[in-house]
Amino acid sequence: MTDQVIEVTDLRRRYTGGFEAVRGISFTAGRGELFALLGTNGAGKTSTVEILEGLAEPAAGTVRVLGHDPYRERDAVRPRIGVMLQEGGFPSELTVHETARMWAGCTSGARPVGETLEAVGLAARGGVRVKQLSGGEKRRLDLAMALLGDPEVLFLDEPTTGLDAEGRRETWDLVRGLRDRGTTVLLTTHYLEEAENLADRLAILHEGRIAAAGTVTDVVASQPSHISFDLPDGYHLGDLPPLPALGVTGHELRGRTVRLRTDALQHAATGLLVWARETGVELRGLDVRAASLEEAFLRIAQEATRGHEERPGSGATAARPGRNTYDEEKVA
Ligand SMILES: Nc1ncnc2c1ncn2[C@@H]1O[C@H](COP(=O)(O)OP(=O)(O)OP(=O)(O)O)[C@@H](O)[C@H]1O
Repeated sequence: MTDQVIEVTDLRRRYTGGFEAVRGISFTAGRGELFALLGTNGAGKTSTVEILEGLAEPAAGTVRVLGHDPYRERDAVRPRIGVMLQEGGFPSELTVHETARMWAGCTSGARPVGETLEAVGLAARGGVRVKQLSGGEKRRLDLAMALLGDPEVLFLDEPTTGLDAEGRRETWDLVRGLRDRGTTVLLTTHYLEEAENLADRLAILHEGRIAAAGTVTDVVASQPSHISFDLPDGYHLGDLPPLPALGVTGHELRGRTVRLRTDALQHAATGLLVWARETGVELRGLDVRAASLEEAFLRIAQEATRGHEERPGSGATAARPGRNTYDEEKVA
């Protein structure tokens, strides 16, 4: 048997009317792992998570949570998971403490209410009515309710929407702490920075399919890196070392700023720096950077939409093999 806490295999979800929101996706998450589902609006994140939470049945494929079918074996799964929905919808007239006590009454093996409110930074707000909480505080209350049962698996749907930067970081610390204690976390988020900070692995969903998956490093590494610098005075693009030999797959010149695209960042940057040293020139404004998760996300979504035919680079021209002659822009 596998150690995976969450196993999704060829999952499909169809809504009444036949629309297929999830079109054959597979992924796993192990104990103490944080797996993030990213995707554009309508990509199928919530449709997937609802199945994992046992709220809906797959149209095809299989889903296992803690080794059980969350829909058919709900009683075995439900007490062991915590769910933070996008909108908790707690009665607005109850205070925070009353809400937590009420929720604890419906939760088997609930943690002490005070301790849970403390964990999410709401201890001092216990006497405040839910309707008087700020949007960010309501998200924290939602999180507290998901944590009451000390779950082995935690589903977090957009957990930091409405939180300010500090609240977001506090939530990240809390989630990291839970993961480090062995809680498996499935996170959906629109904040790529959140996934970058928290996710051990992630999948980018697009129109119901997984367009890319792996660690943040894997996903980013599949995207080109960029190098930019100002051409030294008196130099032309053609004076640079042959770009294809540096592993440069595209270039553009705007004014005097050269922007190169490469899948071999270290090789290209080294080649350029060696050339600069040997030539005795300074590459002013030098900027060498791997793609960010945000760039990767946008590009993957675009490519998935276009159907993968090419990998163009924001107006860049493909570097040609042969002599160093390029569509040369006048260089003074
Ligand atoms: N009850 C429903 N009936 C029909 N179509 C639905 C239903 N719920 C969702 N959809 C459609 O399924 C697709 C996936 O929706 P889903 O809510 O899973 O996306 P999402 O990735 O969670 O999006 P968001 O980031 O906006 O929350 C969308 O096209 C949506 O319009």
